[in-house]
Amino acid sequence: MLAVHFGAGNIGRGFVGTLLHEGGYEVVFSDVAAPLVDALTAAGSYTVHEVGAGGVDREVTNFRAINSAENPQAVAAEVASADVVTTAVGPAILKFIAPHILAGLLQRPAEAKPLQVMACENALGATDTLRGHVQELAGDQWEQLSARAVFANTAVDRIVPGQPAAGGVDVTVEPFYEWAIEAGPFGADRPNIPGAHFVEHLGPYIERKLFTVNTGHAAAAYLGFRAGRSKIAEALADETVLAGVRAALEETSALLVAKHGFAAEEMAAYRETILERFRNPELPDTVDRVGRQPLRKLSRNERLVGPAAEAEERGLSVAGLLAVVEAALYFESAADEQTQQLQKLLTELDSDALTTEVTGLRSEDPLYSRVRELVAARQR
Ligand SMILES: NC(=O)c1ccc[n+]([C@@H]2O[C@H](COP(=O)([O-])OP(=O)(O)OC[C@H]3O[C@@H](n4cnc5c(N)ncnc54)[C@H](O)[C@@H]3O)[C@@H](O)[C@H]2O)c1
Ligand SMILES: O=P(O)(O)OC[C@@H](O)[C@@H](O)[C@H](O)[C@H](O)CO
Repeated sequence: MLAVHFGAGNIGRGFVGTLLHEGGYEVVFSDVAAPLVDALTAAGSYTVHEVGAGGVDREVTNFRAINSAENPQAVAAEVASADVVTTAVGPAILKFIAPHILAGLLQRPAEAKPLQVMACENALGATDTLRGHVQELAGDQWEQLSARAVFANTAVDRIVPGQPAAGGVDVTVEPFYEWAIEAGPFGADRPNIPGAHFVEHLGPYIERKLFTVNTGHAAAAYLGFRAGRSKIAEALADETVLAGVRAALEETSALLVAKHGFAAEEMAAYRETILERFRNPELPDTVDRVGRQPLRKLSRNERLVGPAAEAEERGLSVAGLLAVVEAALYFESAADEQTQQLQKLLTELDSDALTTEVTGLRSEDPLYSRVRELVAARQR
């Protein structure tokens, strides 16, 4: 069995590639970072170090690596004969993966089993987005090609911090993981991924994950930054930051209970487990990584404005979420391009234009004026 995985970064090596390997797939990592591709090729195997309670070391072997920028033909040939394609590149990069999938599908024999495609990004409907890009590129050819692939949305959860260069291609991760996958597209022929669970409706799972793990994480990063913390575990040790994270998560839990019918006690336990994961003292995770790309994180369907807009429409409390949105407006991280862009926009646009452009809220949205007030206060 062959799996092509796009994006050999933190989660690509530390989670998706690991589980595909353990499921019996030969994994072809495809990435555009030449030093990473070369290092993977030279290494031939790597170790996933699970740190924290119950963690073990896992060895990943039986993989190859291809530079998709230098050798797109080789990538297409692998996709043409693969069983599975996964991605972990970031939602904005999916459009650059689509040409490789299309090229592979064009070469794939019509009688072959459909390619199973799963985008493993922190975003709602990421695989649908990827399929949309492939379909758009294919144009009239899509009718003939569409039967050659099935596309399933997924929700992946494992904290994989940035890796120190000195560690080579080994990866340090937390022991916890969860991978929920839409079952419907596969019928009886599901990919073999140990520990993954297949669900009929992914919506509640991805929203629970994105609006709890990632909302809580963003709260820890943005409130932590304002409190002068640089590590996520340190941010959680600050009582004021912790109270702010809890406030935001109580609001998203209330929304998830109202919207999807999760039990309130189940959500309370889920929140506590997540806070424990964030506190893992052996996980070297940073405010810089978790707060990265604030423009994405402040956008309409993302972890802050998404749940806050829905909660406001339902008359639920949003003060905790708005405190995180406010803190995000102050976030700075030297290496992060979106951070610089946000700070520039704050000086160039008035509060109405900035609120619309960054959060996607419209003036008629109930949340709009509250966010605009925060923006205006930041600009004074
Ligand atoms: N790190 C985590 O804890 C975690 C957990 C769950 C989900 N995710 C999601 O996984 C995705 C990747 O996150 P990450 O932390 O691994 O980031 P990362 O930056 O470590 O990895 C991304 C990789 O994609 C590669 N890449 C960029 N453009 C590419 C292209 N055109 N073709 C192929 N590869 C390309 C980069 O070179 C890099 O190696 C994001 O959507 C993130 O939200 C991350
Ligand atoms: O990857 P991002 O930038 O969407 O979010 C940063 C972190 O919250 C995220 O990577 C988590 O570590 C991960 O989603 C845990 O499953």
